[in-house]
This record gives sequence, structure tokens and C-alpha cells, in this order.
Amino acid sequence: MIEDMFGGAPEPAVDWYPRWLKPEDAARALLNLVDEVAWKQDTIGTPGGIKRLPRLTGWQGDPGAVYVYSGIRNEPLEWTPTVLELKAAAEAVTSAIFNSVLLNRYRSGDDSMGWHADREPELGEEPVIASVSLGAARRFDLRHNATGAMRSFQLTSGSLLVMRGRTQAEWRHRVPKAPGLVGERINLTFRFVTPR
Ligand SMILES: O=C(O)CCC(=O)C(=O)O
Ligand SMILES: [Fe+2]
Repeated sequence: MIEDMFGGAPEPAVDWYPRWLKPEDAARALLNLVDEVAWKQDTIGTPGGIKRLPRLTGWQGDPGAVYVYSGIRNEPLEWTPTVLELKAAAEAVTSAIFNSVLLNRYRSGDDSMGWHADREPELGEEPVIASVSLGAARRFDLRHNATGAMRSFQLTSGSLLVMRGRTQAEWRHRVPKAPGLVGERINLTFRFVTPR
């Protein structure tokens, strides 16, 4: 196998903080976000017609932090209080600065996100993306493009997964469906996008 010539299996450049928030703080943040975020049902054009995304989304950020995601032009809404608190905490631990966040609300195990990398040009070459999880735990898979190697994390409530370096360039990630799961989950991915 190719990676053996370079000394072992590939590993994604991630930092993993499974107990980043106290459980009660994570539970409170989830309830606040359900109310304070302007959740939208986005659609995406596919060869088979227009489809609803299997999750609700929200987008907040500084003015000018416009972001095109899966062909959707996202104008950021104003930051809301709970999101700003989490942003400050994520900036403190990563030593990065974020000017926007994509929020994903998985209403149950039927909601999901397919394989993708966050590689839009406005994110730059080696983006730092801080992913905060609240509520029902969901599996997060990373798959190495060149070798197919898989790494999985159980994204529990209050956890923080920081993706950095070549993670977006060399890996894809997804949140697969979780059959039978009734609990709701909210995920926030803090990013820095080049303002325009
Ligand atoms: O919900 C998650 O954990 C992943 C979210 C994600 O990949 C994204 O927002 O780009
Ligand atoms: Fe992503």
C-alpha cells in the first residue's frame, strides 16, 4: 500500500475534545439555539429534480462573510447570543478567529449529511474548522481520498472536533443516517471565510 512507503496509515489533522462543554451547558445551549436561530429548510438542485436537504440549516456571521455552500449562496444573519458564546470559547481553544458559522439541525436519525469536504475557495488552503456538537450523539466519518482509510468519531453532546491542515484537501467527511434515533442534534461549524 502506498502509505506504507511513508510510514504508516494516514491520519487526519484533527484535535478532539470529547468533553469540551459540561453536559448541562451543552443541554442549555441546544435549547437556546432551537429558539434563537432562524432555521431554514434549504433545497438543492439534483439531476432528479429539486430536493430538500435532510436537515435544517442556519448561517450567521460578520457582514461580508458570504459563503456558497452546495450551490446555495448564504448571506449571514446577525450573530445570536448563544452562538457568540460558543464562538468565543472555540476561538480561545483553537487560537483561530472565526467570522461565520454554519449551523446544522438534525431533527432525528433520519437527518444526515453526505460525503463532502469543505473546500470552497473562500475558506482558503488549510482552513481551521471548529465543529461543536450538542444533543444526540451522531457518528462522524472521515475517509481518506487517496487510500480509502476511514476514521470515525462519536460526536457526543458538548464535544469539539477541530479540523485543520490538509483535512479538507485529503479527506471527505459525513454524518450518516442513524436508523431508529429519535433525539435531536445541533452542530455548529465555525469558519473563517474571506470577506467579500
Ligand atoms: O454535523 C456535523 O458534524 C458535520 C457538519 C459539516 O460537515 C459541515 O457543516 O460542513
Ligand atoms: Fe463539513
